[in-house]
Amino acid sequence: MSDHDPVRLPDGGPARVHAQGLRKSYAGRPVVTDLSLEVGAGEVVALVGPNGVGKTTLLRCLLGTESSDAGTVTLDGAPLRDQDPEVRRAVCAILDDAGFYPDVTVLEHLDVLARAHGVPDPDELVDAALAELRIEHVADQVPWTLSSGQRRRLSLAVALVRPWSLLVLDEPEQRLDADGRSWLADHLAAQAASGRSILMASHDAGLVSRSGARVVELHGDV
Ligand SMILES: Nc1ncnc2c1ncn2[C@@H]1O[C@H](COP(=O)(O)OP(=O)(O)OP(=O)(O)O)[C@@H](O)[C@H]1O
Repeated sequence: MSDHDPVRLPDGGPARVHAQGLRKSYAGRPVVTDLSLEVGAGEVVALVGPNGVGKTTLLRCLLGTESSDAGTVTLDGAPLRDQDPEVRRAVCAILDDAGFYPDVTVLEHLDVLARAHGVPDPDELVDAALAELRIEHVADQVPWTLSSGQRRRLSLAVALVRPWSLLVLDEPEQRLDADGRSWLADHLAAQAASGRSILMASHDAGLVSRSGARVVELHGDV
């Protein structure tokens, strides 16, 4: 997406995620049934499967933003609890484009995040992320004035201005143009090559293959 040198992310260190025996039902209807999953350090794992099969639910159960009926999730062997500050630092989750303040500009969102995570050289990092995602020209706009694709790019830029070891993405290809999808695939592959872990749900076969993801197919009977 960018002609610039790739952004050098603050290092979050390697991470290994292990989920065992996860179950989740809504109103007695099983959505996730006894699912076990591992994401190793340096790995991209893609959850694939039809609409409604349970990919988002599984991601939310893994992150702890949705309570599971049963099962365990560990990050580097310790229980993954979303309220644990170390987990919050290690895990970057981009599940939708809704989490923006209406009156805070694109640049300010990224700047606040970079500073909250105490990264060195936040100004430089934010400028590089804006350039990498090609949203520098809208840096002074507030999120609701962005196009839907620009808002998606802002969501993805979040992962470029803060440290993480595990990146969790829900259909990150949504609303990206062809160049954006190519950039994303290459970016994920490069992040995995540097030892980070990525877990995503995706309907984009091109993104899945180009990022080098290991595919985990959900069938609804897992
Ligand atoms: N809060 C909820 N209450 C009741 N049912 C829910 C809830 N959240 C999800 N479901 C149901 O759980 C099932 C799985 O939904 P989920 O969003 O996990 O699917 P998905 O595989 O991510 O689908 P898509 O590819 O369409 O994004 C669906 O049948 C959905 O209607």
